[in-house]
Formats: sequence, structure tokens, C-alpha cells
Amino acid sequence: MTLALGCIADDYTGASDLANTLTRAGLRTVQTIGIPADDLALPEVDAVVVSLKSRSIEAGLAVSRSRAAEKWLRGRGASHVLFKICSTFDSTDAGNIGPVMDALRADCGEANVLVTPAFPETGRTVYQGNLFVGAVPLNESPLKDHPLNPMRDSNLVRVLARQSKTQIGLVDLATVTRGVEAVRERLAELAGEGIGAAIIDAVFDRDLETIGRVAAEHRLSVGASGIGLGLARALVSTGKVKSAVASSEAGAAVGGPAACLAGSCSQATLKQIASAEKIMPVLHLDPDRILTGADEAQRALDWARPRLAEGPVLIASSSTPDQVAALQARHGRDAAGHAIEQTMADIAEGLVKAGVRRLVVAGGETSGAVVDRLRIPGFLVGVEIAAGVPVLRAVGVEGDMLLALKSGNFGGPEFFSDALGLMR
Ligand SMILES: Nc1ncnc2c1ncn2[C@@H]1O[C@H](COP(=O)(O)OP(=O)(O)O)[C@@H](O)[C@H]1O
Ligand SMILES: O=C(O)[C@@H](O)C(=O)COP(=O)(O)O
Repeated sequence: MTLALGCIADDYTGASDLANTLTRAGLRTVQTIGIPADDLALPEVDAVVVSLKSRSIEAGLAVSRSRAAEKWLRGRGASHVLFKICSTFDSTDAGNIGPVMDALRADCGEANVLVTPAFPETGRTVYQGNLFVGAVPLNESPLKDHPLNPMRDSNLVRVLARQSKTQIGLVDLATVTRGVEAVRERLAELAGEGIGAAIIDAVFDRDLETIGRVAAEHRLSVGASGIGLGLARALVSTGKVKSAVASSEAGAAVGGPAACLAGSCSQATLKQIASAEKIMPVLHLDPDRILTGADEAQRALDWARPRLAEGPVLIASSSTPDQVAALQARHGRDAAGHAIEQTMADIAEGLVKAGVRRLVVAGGETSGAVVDRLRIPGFLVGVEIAAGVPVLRAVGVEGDMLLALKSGNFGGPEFFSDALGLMR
């Protein structure tokens, strides 16, 4: 297999979002969990998205895991590697976007890396280096209250400069609008000033197409699904990849019980849980009990098992920003996040043992904990449920299983019923 594009995603929902975008743009794509084992049977593909759970871990570990993934991808012919980050640039001043970018840049000898989290389809746009989430700057959006990476500065040139050893420049929208040659010239200018990476503005998909064409001439780029779209379109339009029609195999029905798990505390997920209450039984976990050692997973499984034969159930740990802040004040941010993720993984494991073959998970870190526990090595990409969220068919596991891994922020209010409607 010779890859036209190699991708490293810093979380599992982000990886399925990117795999979805690449598939829809005509690239045959698989999502792997970590670097695939040699004996994992993968179909012939144009792109591999290696999913890491590296967004919120210690920066040194994120660097070493990302470098190993890059080495694997380059070893399979990928001349370009996209480091997939969140469209809301989720990170702290300690990293991990800057340190990983610096390391990958050094490994591949790239003079200048284009960086953009723009993904207009989901309302993420970048102007003068400032990230907007819908109509508001990042620091005024619900991301200011994210449980793990509260985003309080919308100026990404500043944010990335705090994380990276590289000097960070800007390629503004006026330059992008002038086209591919103007962007190339601006990059050469920045390289001449010793600037190794640049935030590049993008508001519309046509901006991403310009960016994709220039990025494809380089060895490395950093961004969300939008730049993935630009790269995929560039690979297809230059004939490097023959555009493929998405296969229907990935979405074939599996039947059996279905369940949903929500660990995201985003506003979008809170609304989706409220809507789900109208159509399925919902159990709200008690996060304090989880942190004080009570067996909430057992309570949840005892609640769910007798209900599964009747239809889908939803189990949620999600709370409002005030409740999250209070819990973190009592137990610490990382301890709270980790304990709740592990409880979600325990519940997922118990549900699958009870026969669940269709599982919807809301939240990136939560999805990472669940997929790791279920030891799923990879996914084929099926139909799109909502922008950035496809149906996934597990590969390398016994029996058929469909999952949807939803970024906390993605999907409309009826997401859970929309997902279950497409996961037959
Ligand atoms: N009630 C809660 N209080 C505090 N933290 C929580 C609560 N519920 C879930 N969490 C944690 O918040 C984090 C949510 O992150 P994630 O799953 O990535 O969601 P998102 O996709 O919205 O970023 C996880 O670490 C999760 O364990
Ligand atoms: O780019 C995005 O917004 C998503 O693909 C993504 O990375 C989501 O992360 P979570 O919100 O943590 O699920």
C-alpha cells in the first residue's frame, strides 16, 4: 500500500471526523487506533488516519507517540502528513499542538508549516489569525469552559507561539484570496524571516482548496478537517488520487441492542441529552460518587441490562460548567476527567458483554477511553450522521459492531436519534 496522505489525529472523534471528510472528498480512508499491528488486515486505501489519545497527555509523550506514527506513515509512502488537531484548537500553554508540530517539522525537515483549524461546515473560521466558533470569537464561545482545555484566547498566532519553539507568522485572508501563488510567495517571505510555521486564515471552502494546493507541496501541515478537505481535493484534482465512491459495506446492518454514552460536557451535548430524554431511558451518573470510589459503573449496568431488549438507552456523566468547576475544585481536574472516563469505559465493556453491537459515544476523551477498553484496532467509514460524525464499522474485532464517535460540539439537538436511525 502506498499512501497519498498520512494523518495523525490527537483524539479519536477528531480522527473519525477527518476520515469522514477524506472519504467524502473521494479518498479511500481507514481510521486506525494507534499504529496498526502488522497482522491487521487493512483494505487498499489512499489515506490512513492514525488515532492517538494525545490531546491532553503530557507533551513529551504526545511528541513521542506522534513521531512514531509519522515514521509508520512515511514508511508506507506518505509524502505529506497532516497532524489533525481540534477545530477549536483545544490545547493548553504547555501544548500539545506546538511541541508535536515542532518535532514532526524537525523530523521531516519542513521549512514552513501551514496551520489552520478552520472548518467552515461546522462554523469554525479563522480571520486575521483569530478563531471564530460560529458568530463569536473562541474565547467567548462555550470552549472557554471546556473541562480539560479551556480556550480563553482567540488569537492563534499568540496561542501557538506560547506552545512552540518555532516563530509563528500569519498568512492573512487577503493573501489567500489572491490564490496559490500569493500564498507560496508569502510563505517564502516568512521562511526568509526565519518563521517556521504560520496560522493561515480561511473562511470558505474555496480558501481551504487554495491552502490544500499549497500545503500538498510541503511535507507537513497542522489543522482540522477543513485543511484535510483542501488536501484531499488537491490530491484528486492533480490526479495523484483517483476519486473513489464511498463504499456502502461500512454501514451494513448489524442489528442487536444499542446504547449511547455521553461524557462530553459541551453545550451541544447537553442539549442532545435533553432531547434524548423524550425518546429513550436516560441515566445520569453521579460524578461525585465516581470520585469517591462508589461503583457507578455497576449501578449503570444494573439499570441498563433489563432495558436493552426494549430499545436504546443513554448513560451520561455530563454536567453544566458550574457543576464541572465545582467537581474539579473538590477532586482536581485531571483526576475527575480520568475517573469519569474509566467509568465510561467500564460501562461500555459491560454493555458489549450484555450484547450491545451499536454504540454511540459523545466526547473525544470519552471515546478514546471507550474504544481503548473495547480493544478496537480500526474503523471503516460509513454514512455521515452529522457534519464531522460518520457511522464507523469496527475492523479486527470478533463479530460486527457499529459505532459513532461524536465530538462534544458536533451534531444537532436530535443527534442521538439521528445516529441510531442510521446504525441499523
Ligand atoms: N460531570 C463531569 N464533571 C467533570 N468532568 C467531567 C464530567 N463528565 C465528564 N467529564 C470529563 O470531561 C472531559 C470531557 O472531554 P471529552 O470527552 O473530550 O468531551 P468533548 O468532546 O466535549 O471535548 C472528559 O475527561 C470527561 O471524563
Ligand atoms: O475538529 C474537531 O472539532 C473535531 O474533529 C475534534 O477534534 C473534536 O474533539 P472533541 O470535541 O474533544 O471530541
